[in-house]
Amino acid sequence: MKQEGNDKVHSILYSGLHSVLQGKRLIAFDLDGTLIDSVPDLAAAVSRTLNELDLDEPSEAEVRDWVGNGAPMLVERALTWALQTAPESAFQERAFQTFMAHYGAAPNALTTLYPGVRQTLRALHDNGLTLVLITNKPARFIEPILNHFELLDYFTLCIGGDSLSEKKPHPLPLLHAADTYQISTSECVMVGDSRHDIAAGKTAGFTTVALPYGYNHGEPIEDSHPDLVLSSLTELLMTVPHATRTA
Ligand SMILES: O=C(O)COP(=O)(O)O
Ligand SMILES: [Mg+2]
Repeated sequence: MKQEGNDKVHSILYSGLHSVLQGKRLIAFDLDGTLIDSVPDLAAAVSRTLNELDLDEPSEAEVRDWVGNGAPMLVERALTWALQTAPESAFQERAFQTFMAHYGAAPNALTTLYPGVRQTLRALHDNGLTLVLITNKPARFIEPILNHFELLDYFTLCIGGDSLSEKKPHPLPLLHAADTYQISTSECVMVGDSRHDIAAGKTAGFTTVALPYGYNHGEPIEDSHPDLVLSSLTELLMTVPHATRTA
């Protein structure tokens, strides 16, 4: 199993939860760009797909800006870039199936957890909060990835981009999660890296928390006016003043 980038953070003492979580009962987390840095594997699958179709392969930086609206849109953006025009639907469908096969074969080869993810989820879970995962990634990839990083047990509900009739930025997946647990949306928080997370959260009536290190089509997340921008997930936890590192 992969190690988190910042193991030292394990030894920081946490005293409680950030004030933005006061009175909250449910936290919805985005996946790509929030919990995991998945672009290396997404870019590899896109490159293999285009290569198989005899098209030019994009750089990882290009793919990073195409992530956020789910796999069909990622493939459409890649084909439009390679063909310099919108793809025909039969060709796009073939490319999509090829991408799904390549990504499904290696969703965790190069993907890493962002620092502090595991201990933050554990602390929030131990504090009795209901944690749900709401991603635009196709649902079939959620379990293999969360299992690989041993995070699946923290989430009581996982919703993918193809689980419901709408995906983020539509509020439906968020409203579905709140409704599942009969929790008022004013007691819910959406944590994500892209404008789609923030837009869905605002429309649903969730408090919105943004991380600036993920994938937001190359734009600053502040432009989406989230309620709070953190630099790392561990900031959802309050550290004891003058906390000492024991390792
Ligand atoms: O699959 C995508 O396009 C993005 O997925 P996310 O919603 O977890 O960021
Ligand atoms: Mg994301």
